[in-house]
Amino acid sequence: MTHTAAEQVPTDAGSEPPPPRGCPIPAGGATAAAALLAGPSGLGTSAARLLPWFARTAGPDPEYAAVSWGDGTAPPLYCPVLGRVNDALAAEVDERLVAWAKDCGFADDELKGIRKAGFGRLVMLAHPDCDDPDLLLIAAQLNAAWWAADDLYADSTELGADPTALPPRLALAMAAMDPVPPSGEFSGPLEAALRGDRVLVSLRSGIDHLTRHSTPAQVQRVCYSTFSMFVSWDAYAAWRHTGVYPTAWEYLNARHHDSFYTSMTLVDVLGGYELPANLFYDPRVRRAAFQAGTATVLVNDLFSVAKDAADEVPVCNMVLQIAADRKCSIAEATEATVELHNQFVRDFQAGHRELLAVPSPELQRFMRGLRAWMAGGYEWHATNPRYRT
Ligand SMILES: CC(C)=CCC/C(C)=C(/C)COP(=O)(O)OP(=O)(O)O
Repeated sequence: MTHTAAEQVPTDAGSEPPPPRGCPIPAGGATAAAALLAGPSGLGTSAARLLPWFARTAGPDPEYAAVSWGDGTAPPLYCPVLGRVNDALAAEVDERLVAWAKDCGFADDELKGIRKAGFGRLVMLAHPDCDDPDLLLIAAQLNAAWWAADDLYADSTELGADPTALPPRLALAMAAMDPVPPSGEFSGPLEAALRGDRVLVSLRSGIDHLTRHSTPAQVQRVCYSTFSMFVSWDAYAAWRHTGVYPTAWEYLNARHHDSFYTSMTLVDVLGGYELPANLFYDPRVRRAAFQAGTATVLVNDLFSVAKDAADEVPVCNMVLQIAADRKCSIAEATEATVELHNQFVRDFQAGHRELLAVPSPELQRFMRGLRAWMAGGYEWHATNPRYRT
């Protein structure tokens, strides 16, 4: 399933190339150029028109391609091209990850699940500018801990997820990641709670490891993006508990904060540099990072439909919410979700082009890192046994 530029559906139809990397876009021209490049957009654009459209207008950008996915019946996903595959590096990170998870207190069957998920492989694919297994381990640990919290606290009824227990559990998760000050007699029971739950131990340990390799600003952006994600989990819990499920727009609004944006906050840490906070939080950069995070999480929804629908209390999922709203088939809702995904990727691509004018090597590297994360995220989902039905 690995997609390289050579293997993917070509998107080059001979139109004008995008500006070269690092070439400033003339003042005032970027928006107009991007608007011209944007072509017909909007969520109603039919997938049938999609491929010819961006082939005509986006020009030959060798960093992107349309990939056939799943059983090949749904429209292609427009994705960045994968940067590297290094199976030996992935295996090394996965070995270290499983040993660490055992120390955190995960049971044998859970360790098997963590090995099978291949979070080491995920981070090897998603962070191609990092060859250091110890740095990659930070991302593997945090992604594994986030997924453990998501599965065990939020999503999987079979594994003990309980919507009414979720908010207090997440309040403890925040304390595990972002230590609260000593609070007299109240600190002892908190510490016991933080040590007594493998999910909390893993979150705390992952952040400790991150802290040894990053700045306070980098640590706090990881924490606070996680806490925003937790608010979305609380929204899903309310919807599932009451049985009043969200419309697609309500779900998507929550999903923007519950996305791989959180994972992408680690891009520069693993790259061994720091994107300064005022660039990280620049609205144009934040929008691009959200587009990248949400696009990748829509890939997750596309691959998770069967798993999410199968829970005794169905998990919210963009395909399922669209199907419910429009009373349409899963195939039609899948097509709409692919279209939405592809629009986010094209919007990211256009925003990236505009940001090429900013003379910051860290920003340019970070933007390429976001793009690489989308490519690695797609590849991991497409090849992962977790999402095979
Ligand atoms: C940042 C991170 C890895 C958080 C975990 C939650 C998240 C953003 C997911 C992608 C999980 O979403 P979901 O629960 O739909 O994922 P699965 O389908 O269960 O893999």
